[in-house]
Amino acid sequence: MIEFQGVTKLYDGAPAVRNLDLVAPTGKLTVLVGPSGCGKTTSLRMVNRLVTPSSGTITLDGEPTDRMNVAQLRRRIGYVIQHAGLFPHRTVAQNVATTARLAGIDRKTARRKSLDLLEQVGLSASLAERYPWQLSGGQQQRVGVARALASDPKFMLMDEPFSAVDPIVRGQLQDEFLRLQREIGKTIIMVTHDIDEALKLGDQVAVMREGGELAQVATPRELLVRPADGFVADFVGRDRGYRHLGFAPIDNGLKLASEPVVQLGASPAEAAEAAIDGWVLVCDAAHRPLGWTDIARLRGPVREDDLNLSSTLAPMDGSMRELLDAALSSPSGRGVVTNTDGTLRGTIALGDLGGILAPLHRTGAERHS
Ligand SMILES: Nc1ncnc2c1ncn2[C@@H]1O[C@H](COP(=O)(O)OP(=O)(O)OP(=O)(O)O)[C@@H](O)[C@H]1O
Repeated sequence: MIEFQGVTKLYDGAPAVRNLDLVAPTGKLTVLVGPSGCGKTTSLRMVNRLVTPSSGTITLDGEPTDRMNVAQLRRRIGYVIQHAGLFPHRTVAQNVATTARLAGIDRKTARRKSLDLLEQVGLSASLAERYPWQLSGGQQQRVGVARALASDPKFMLMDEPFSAVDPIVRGQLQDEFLRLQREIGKTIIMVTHDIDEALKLGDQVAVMREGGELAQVATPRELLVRPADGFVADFVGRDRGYRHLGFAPIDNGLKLASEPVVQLGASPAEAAEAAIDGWVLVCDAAHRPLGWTDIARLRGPVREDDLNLSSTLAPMDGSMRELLDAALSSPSGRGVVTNTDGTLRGTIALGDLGGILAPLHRTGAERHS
């Protein structure tokens, strides 16, 4: 557990962080989020004493950090920063091994550990002898994470770890990191200015406002359903009513229609027979959905070119947001739901979703009353 108790940091008399009380629970990921200049990075850097608090106490598992030896303190805490901050003249493997060596691990074990860690963060061993400049931004960030993990720290501080890469790579890195964190269960504080990232990754999210004040600490779902004040509501975003569906699982008992399907190569007559309201769902031989076809446009047997690929699929173990999106994005107005193995489970008409979403809305209203 990392705990801030009444922590303030003043720069030239002005507060960068004001009287911060916050607990980052053991094994959980706490995200600090807020507008530029609200004191996120300053808060993070006070934990490993890159910045000295003006007043207040920070403890690691109950032990005040200001009484610890700084070098030992930093070895106990993995630190990942934007742009990875790798040593440019050391290879990838050396970059990772350096942290392990600092933690007192012998050279051979450190080398083996670094190769294991690279694999754990999704990098192939063939990259180990490259230099940082020979890697993509996303690969560099992965090395940064591997390096922070090399001393097997119980605590991790991550400052905008995924922000220097494009949105698609960022999404992949976030997914991989969530998977990794489920295995390693570190006590993490992460800083981001991106509310979507905070809501996706955080077990709890601490929203800070300008002047270095904590506005609210809550789970992502609570933040969306019950923002503490207008500032948090604004920061979380106008579409929070829709986004909170991302935390509501699809009910296992959800009633789906069984959708007639055809395969590629089906004749126009077969497609017309299976179609409902002019649209037919095309699946592969394993019953996995490929796309919808508009039978009015068919000029012969169904080909790949005839598939409308605009719709998203909602996996049964997904969220209500995915279910709603599947229905909204479907040209037929019927959302496609799949089993966890990707095979078709059934469809749900957009018009039938209202009744399914209504109880979720009531939950929100009850929470406010
Ligand atoms: N070394 C410093 N000297 C003086 N003022 C500083 C120093 N470091 C930060 N500040 C000020 O403290 C406030 C908080 O800065 P901090 O970097 O913690 O914000 P942040 O929330 O991480 O912002 P960003 O999202 O833009 O990185 C800002 O007003 C900043 O200008």
